[in-house]
Amino acid sequence: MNIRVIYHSSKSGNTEKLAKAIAEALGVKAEHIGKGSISFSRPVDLLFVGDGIYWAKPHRITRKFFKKLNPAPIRNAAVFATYGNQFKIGDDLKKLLQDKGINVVGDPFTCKGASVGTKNHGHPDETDLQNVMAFAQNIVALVK
Ligand SMILES: Cc1cc2nc3c(=O)[nH]c(=O)nc-3n(C[C@H](O)[C@H](O)[C@H](O)COP(=O)(O)O)c2cc1C
Repeated sequence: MNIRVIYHSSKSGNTEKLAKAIAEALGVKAEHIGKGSISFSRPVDLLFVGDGIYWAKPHRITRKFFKKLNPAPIRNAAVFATYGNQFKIGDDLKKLLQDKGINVVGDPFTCKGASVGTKNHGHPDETDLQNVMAFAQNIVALVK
């Protein structure tokens, strides 16, 4: 199965921690949207997509990436995200992909991310990382 993990993460690196945990659990690499080129030269059975939430939206870089993307090679996707207090980012990302015609499997995984003005200090923590790894394995089982 061709599995890819792509994500956007800002300086705080919260979503990157989830992306790397998923990548480790599945034995693939995590690719940062906007750093280096991401292309899909062969069909992707399962694309994990992650982001934080910035001013109540997925990041501009993520939105731009999906605006330009040809969805044809993406057979399935799953969503993960971190937030200050708006866990709706999971559903927002899911909708972004569905609006491109991409099949999104399962519910989004979301967890708190440390950010100014919240009590999220220390998140994602070890439990969050264990949970996201289990989420990834469950999604893979759904697609198999
Ligand atoms: C510029 C900026 C804007 C943010 N806006 C929101 C917001 O509208 N809603 C929210 O719940 N969290 C907001 N946050 C918190 C981030 O979504 C949270 O810290 C997330 O974990 C960031 O992920 P990252 O470290 O991977 O970039 C914001 C953070 C930053 C830096």
